[in-house]
Amino acid sequence: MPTDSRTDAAPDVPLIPAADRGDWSERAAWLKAELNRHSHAYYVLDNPTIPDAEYDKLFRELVSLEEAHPDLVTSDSPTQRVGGKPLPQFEQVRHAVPMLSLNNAFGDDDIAGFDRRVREGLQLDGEAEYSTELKFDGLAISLRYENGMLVQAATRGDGMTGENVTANIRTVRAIPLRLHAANPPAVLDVRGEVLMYKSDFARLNERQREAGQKEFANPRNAAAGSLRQLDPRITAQRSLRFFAYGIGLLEGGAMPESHAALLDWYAGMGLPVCKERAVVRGAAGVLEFFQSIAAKRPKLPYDIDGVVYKVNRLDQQQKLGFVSRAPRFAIAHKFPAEEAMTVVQDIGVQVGRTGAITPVARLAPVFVSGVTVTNATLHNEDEVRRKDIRIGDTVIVRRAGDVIPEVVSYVPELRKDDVREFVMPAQCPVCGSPIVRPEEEAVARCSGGWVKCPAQRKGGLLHFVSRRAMDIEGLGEQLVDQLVDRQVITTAADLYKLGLSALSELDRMAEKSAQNVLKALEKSKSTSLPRFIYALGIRHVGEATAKELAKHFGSLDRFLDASEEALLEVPDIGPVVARSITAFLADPLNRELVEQLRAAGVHWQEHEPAAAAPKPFAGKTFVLTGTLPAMTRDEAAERIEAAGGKVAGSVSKKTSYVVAGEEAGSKLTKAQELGIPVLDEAGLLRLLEES
Ligand SMILES: NC(=O)c1ccc[n+]([C@@H]2O[C@H](COP(=O)([O-])OP(=O)(O)OC[C@H]3O[C@@H](n4cnc5c(N)ncnc54)[C@H](O)[C@@H]3O)[C@@H](O)[C@H]2O)c1
Ligand SMILES: [Zn+2]
Repeated sequence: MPTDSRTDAAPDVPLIPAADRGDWSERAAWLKAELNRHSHAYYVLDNPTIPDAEYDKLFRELVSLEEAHPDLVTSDSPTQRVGGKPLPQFEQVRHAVPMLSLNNAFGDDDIAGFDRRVREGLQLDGEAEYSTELKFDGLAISLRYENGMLVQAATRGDGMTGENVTANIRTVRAIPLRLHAANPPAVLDVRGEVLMYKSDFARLNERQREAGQKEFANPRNAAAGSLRQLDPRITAQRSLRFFAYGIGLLEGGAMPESHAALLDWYAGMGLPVCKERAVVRGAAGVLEFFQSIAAKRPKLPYDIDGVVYKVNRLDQQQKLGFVSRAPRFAIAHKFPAEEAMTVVQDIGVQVGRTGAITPVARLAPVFVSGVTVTNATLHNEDEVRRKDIRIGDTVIVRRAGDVIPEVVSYVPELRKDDVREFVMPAQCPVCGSPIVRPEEEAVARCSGGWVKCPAQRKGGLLHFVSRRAMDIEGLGEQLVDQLVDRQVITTAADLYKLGLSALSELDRMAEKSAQNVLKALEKSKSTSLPRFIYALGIRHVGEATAKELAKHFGSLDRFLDASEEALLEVPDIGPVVARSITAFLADPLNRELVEQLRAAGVHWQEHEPAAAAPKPFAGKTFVLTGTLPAMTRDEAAERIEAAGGKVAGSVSKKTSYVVAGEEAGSKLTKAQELGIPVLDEAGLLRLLEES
C-alpha cells in the first residue's frame, strides 16, 4: 500500500483531499494536474504559489503512488519530466547534452541507499569517492564558450530545450566573457547556477516596494525573474551571481578525469567556483560534509537548499549513467525546509521592553526547519497591511537559522471569504494603558511605561539581568515573571533587596538555587559604566552607544547632567538617540531608579571625560537622493548628523555634497548644474571614515 507521505509531517493544513477518499487513478490525476499547475507558476512564471516543501510533499505522494501502481505513470507526469516549457518570447536553444534534475535525499537512510547503489553499480569493493558541493538555490544555466569566448547562454527549460538569454547573461559581471586560458577548447558548455545574494535580494525587494511593484518571494525567484527579462538593461541592474558546477558538450579539449579536477580547471580559467567543496570517501564522508555545511548555512551570503554529492571520477559517472530525469551518480541531500504553509488562527500582540507592540500570528502548529512553530512575528502594523495578512489566511511561514519565525506572505488562491483583518487594539492587553503610535513611527507602543505595564517591567528586568548588561546568572524568564506577577519586585533596584526567604517561596526554587541567585546579584554589583548605562534599557542605546557614552562622559553624574547639545558631541550620536536619552533622563522615576541602584551598592570605575571628539561634518550640508544600496535614507541621515553635518531636503548653492543612490532624479541633475560634488554610498562611507 502506498503510504500517504503527508502523515510523516507535522499537523497539516487540510488542503489536499485525503488519499483514501478517491480511487488511486483519480488521486494520481489530481496530483499530476496540481503539480503541473504549480510547476508552471514556479518555472515559467517565476511566481510560485506554494512553498517548495508543500510541492515536494505532493511530488513524493505521486512518486509512491506510481511506484505502487506503475500503470499510472504517463509521459506527462511531473515525475518523468524536468522543469517547465521555455517561454515563447525567447528564442529556443536545443541543448547538445540534456540538462537534467537531481534526485533528492532527505535523511541518512536515503544517503546510505544512494551510496549502496553506487557501489553496486560500479562493483566496488571499497568506498566510493565523492566530490561534494553546495546545492545552490538559483536556476541552472548552460554557457557556451567557443574558443574561449562566451557565445551563448541558455536556461534549462524542460531539459531538452531552453531559452536563449545570452544578452542578459552578458550583463552578469561574475561571468567571464572570455576564458583565461592559453588554449581554450573549441567548444565548451559550462553548466552552473545563477543566483542572487540575500543582501541583493533584500535591496531589490525594497526598491520594488518603493516603486510600488511586485516583490519577489525569495532569492531564487528573484534570480529567475531577473535573468528571464526581455530587456537586458533590467537584468543589468539586478546583481546576479554565478557558480559553475558541471559540464555539457566539450570539443577540442581533454576532459578532466574527475569532477573535482573539472572544478579546479574552471576556477583556473576565471569561472566562479564555490570554495565550499571537498573530495570525501563513503557515506560517512558525505555526511560529515553535510553537517559542516549545515552549521555554516545561516552565515552564507546566498541561499542553499542542501548539498550535492557526485561520484568524483567521470568514467565512473558515465558507467552509472542516468534514469529518466536525473543522474544515478549524483544526489541532492536536502536540508529541512525553511518555509512551510499553515493557517493563521488569530493575530495577537506582544508588548516589548520599550512598550513596542508587535503583532504576532498565532498559527496552526507547523513543522519548519526542524521545529514546530505556533507563533510567527508580523513585525509591525504597517507590515501586516503591506503583506495583507488576515486572520484565517493560509500563509507561508519562514524560519531561517535561529531567527524568529516570520510570516512571509499569504496564499491568495486559498483565501476564503470569511478572513478578518487585524485591528491594532486601543489598549495594551497587559496593563490596559492606551496604545499610541506617533505619526512618523512604524511602531505602536503601550503608553503605560514600566511603572504601569508589567510586560514592560518584565522586559526591562530581563534586559537588565542579561549577559551583556548586568550579567546576573540564574534570573531567567520564569523567575522574572513570578517576581513581577506576585509583585515581589517592581524595578531593577528591588532585585538587590531580595532575600533568601522571598526567593525560596517561588515555584521551582530550591534553597540552593535561591542562594545562587543571591550570589549572582552580589557579584553583579561590581560592574562597568558601559554595562550599567546599557542595562538601563534606554531606547536606541545599544551596547556600542553605551560604550561611547561611558567613554565620553567618564562618570555617571556627568552623563546624567548632559544636555541634548552635549550628547550630540558624543561620537556616533545623532538627534534621534540624543532625544531619546534626554527623554529618559527627564523622567524623575528613572533618576530615582539610578540612585537606588547606586545606593544598593552597584559600582564601577570612573575616569576623566574624553576630550571632545571633533565633529568632522560640522558646518556641512548634505542632500540625499535615490536609493542607496546598503543604507536606508534615515540611516544615512543619522550618520551624517552624528558626524555634525546637516541633512537638507533640496539642493542649493549652500549644499556641500549630494549623496546619490540608484534612480536619483532631479536633485542629482541640479547638483550637476551647480557643480556640487556628488557621492555614492561608498563615497559617503569613505568620507565618514577618513574624517
Ligand atoms: N513551489 C513550487 O510550486 C514548486 C514548483 C516546482 C518545483 N519546485 C521546487 O523545485 C525543486 C525541483 O526542481 P528541479 O528539478 O528544478 O531541481 P532541483 O532543485 O531538485 O535539482 C536540480 C537542480 O539543482 C541545481 N543545482 C544547484 N546546485 C547544484 C550543484 N552543485 N550541482 C548540480 N546541480 C545543482 C541545478 O539548477 C539543477 O537543475 C524542488 O525543490 C521543488 O520544491 C517548487
Ligand atoms: Zn502595557
